[in-house]
Amino acid sequence: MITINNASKSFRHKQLFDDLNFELQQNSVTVLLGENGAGKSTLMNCIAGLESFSNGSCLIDGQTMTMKQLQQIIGYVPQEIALWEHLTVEQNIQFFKKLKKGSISQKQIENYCELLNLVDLKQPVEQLSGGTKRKANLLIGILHEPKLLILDEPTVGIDLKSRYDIHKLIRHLREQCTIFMTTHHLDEVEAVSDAIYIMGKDPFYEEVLKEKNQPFAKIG
Ligand SMILES: Nc1ncnc2c1ncn2[C@@H]1O[C@H](COP(=O)(O)OP(=O)(O)OP(=O)(O)O)[C@@H](O)[C@H]1O
Repeated sequence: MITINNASKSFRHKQLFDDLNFELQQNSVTVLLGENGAGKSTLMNCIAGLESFSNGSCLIDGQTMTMKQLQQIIGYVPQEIALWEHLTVEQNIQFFKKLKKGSISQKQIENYCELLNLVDLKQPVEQLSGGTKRKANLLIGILHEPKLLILDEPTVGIDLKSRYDIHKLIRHLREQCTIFMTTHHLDEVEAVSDAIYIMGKDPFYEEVLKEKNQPFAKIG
């Protein structure tokens, strides 16, 4: 279980969030909602160890982790596509697999590709559709088989079919890890979430979820 205690983040003249307290349950998908600028990506960066909380802590199974431990435990898939554009998907997989020192089997990679419907493995990334790039970006993030997977808008800007494939993989991954993700798509919330958290000032998200009778927790 992941526990966030009294977490706050401020920049020079700006308090982005304050005194956040929440948990992420094992083998579940928690979706984080909030308006643009609410601080979702910053919160995820802090949990992933890419930024520091100004105050507070993130405990994994009750323990504080070192940077090295976090790198082994966490898979972080950013909003931006983080692939080598001139390499094929297959070459990207081999490159990142070595970098992450993962022991994932070829069979497991094929299994993920099948779930994702990711078939253009021999094409350079620069020639791929946005949806295929997103699928490959996600695959790279799980090559070390993380215990906690953080997905920052994993289906932003892609068509419904590719989103459907990514939802399928997310539901499959829930069996083996804890997933924390953001989205701006309400249908995605319905497709994958076990728990919903809301942060930010805009009451829109609370109102919509109440209308839909969907349980949620406001965390900040
Ligand atoms: N290093 C920084 N210094 C100052 N302000 C920052 C810094 N990093 C982020 N911010 C500001 O914090 C705010 C929250 O950004 P963040 O990307 O976390 O929001 P978000 O909820 O993920 O938004 P979106 O839905 O658009 O992705 C933004 O106004 C951003 O400009």
